[in-house]
Amino acid sequence: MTECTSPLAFCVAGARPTTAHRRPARRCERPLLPHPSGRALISPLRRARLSMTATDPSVASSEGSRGLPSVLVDILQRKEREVQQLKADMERAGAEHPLRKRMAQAAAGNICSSTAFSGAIRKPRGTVCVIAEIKRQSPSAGVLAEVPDVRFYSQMYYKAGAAAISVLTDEAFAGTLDDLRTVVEHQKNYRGNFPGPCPVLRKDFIIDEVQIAEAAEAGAAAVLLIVAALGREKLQQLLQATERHGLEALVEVHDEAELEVAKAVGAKIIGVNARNLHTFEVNLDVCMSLIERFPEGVIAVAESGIKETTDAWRLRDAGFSALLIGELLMRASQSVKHGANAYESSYNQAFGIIRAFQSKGSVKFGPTTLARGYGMNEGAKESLGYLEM
Ligand SMILES: O=P(O)(O)OC[C@@H](O)[C@@H](O)c1c[nH]c2ccccc12
Repeated sequence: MTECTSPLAFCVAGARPTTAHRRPARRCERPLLPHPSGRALISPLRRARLSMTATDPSVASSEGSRGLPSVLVDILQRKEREVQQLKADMERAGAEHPLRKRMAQAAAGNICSSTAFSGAIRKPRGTVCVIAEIKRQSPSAGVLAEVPDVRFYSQMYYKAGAAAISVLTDEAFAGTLDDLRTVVEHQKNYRGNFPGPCPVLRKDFIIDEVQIAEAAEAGAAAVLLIVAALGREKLQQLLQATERHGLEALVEVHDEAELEVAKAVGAKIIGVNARNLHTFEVNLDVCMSLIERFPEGVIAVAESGIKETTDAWRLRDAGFSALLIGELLMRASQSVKHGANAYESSYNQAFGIIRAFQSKGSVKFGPTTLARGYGMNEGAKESLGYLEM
């Protein structure tokens, strides 16, 4: 594959899905929430389906499994338009535009770097932490939760002991940059506590430095960089830009080839996304096999589809330092609306899940239900304490 400078060029050059990559039709499309900006949302799935009906051989992938699924291609095309719009706005506003100032500061090397994100999620072997995600909906799962106020999640995640918070800011997930700002502001309430405020990850499809400047301006500590969406050259540029802006990057991979790219550009935090971009199916074995190829010192994050406490503990035992969890926590918080009793309130369920995942239970001995209620990150005594004969 030849390297392209633009992520869009990357898609167009060789990343359109072939029929082999098309997601099976069995997945039903659920309604999407209106975007908080008030703009009408076309479901990415619907758009993807429309584009799938066109059989243009010129856009067929020649790269086998490296071809991007059309949902991602659509999102990246929209991102390109958003970035152009943002740049035009910055141009019009003149030198006083906060992003222009920030870009200039970064270019001059005047921004101090923060290690708040890696500091929070780097754990010794045998310990795992949770990066809890705020995600209203997703192209694969439809609506996950109604979230009138993201501060509810911000508070719950902090109190449950999440190490960091990930906030989706893309419209396909009904997220906004304002959500991220609100969470960052809310976390400031915990200044002076131990642990302090959760660092916040901007979860979006970053294709340009200006989005990194935006993330920094909004108070994020880290951004997501997706190898599949960028290609090596662009990834390297954006990784360097991330450092200039004082942030850290979670570099996302799906397979061995992408992991090699992440390693080659010197990523310090690498996330293995267990969700197959083409089928949306989740396979945690991908995490288990790729962790063996992680270099020493790189922080390993397992992403997507983690639902069972025993899976969390297995990933921990395999060497993952952090688990990125969205859907499970978002859904757990909605149970109260569906007639759950007081003991199963939304607050307690997500709270219990985070505690259980981070607790030191053992896959062999620890009853996971007790870990949900009583897991205290206390070490081996928990599993011995709950040992049932
Ligand atoms: O909701 P889940 O299955 O727990 O997954 C969370 C996270 O991994 C997922 O939201 C994600 C991983 N990489 C992404 C890239 C873009 C948008 C979303 C994602």
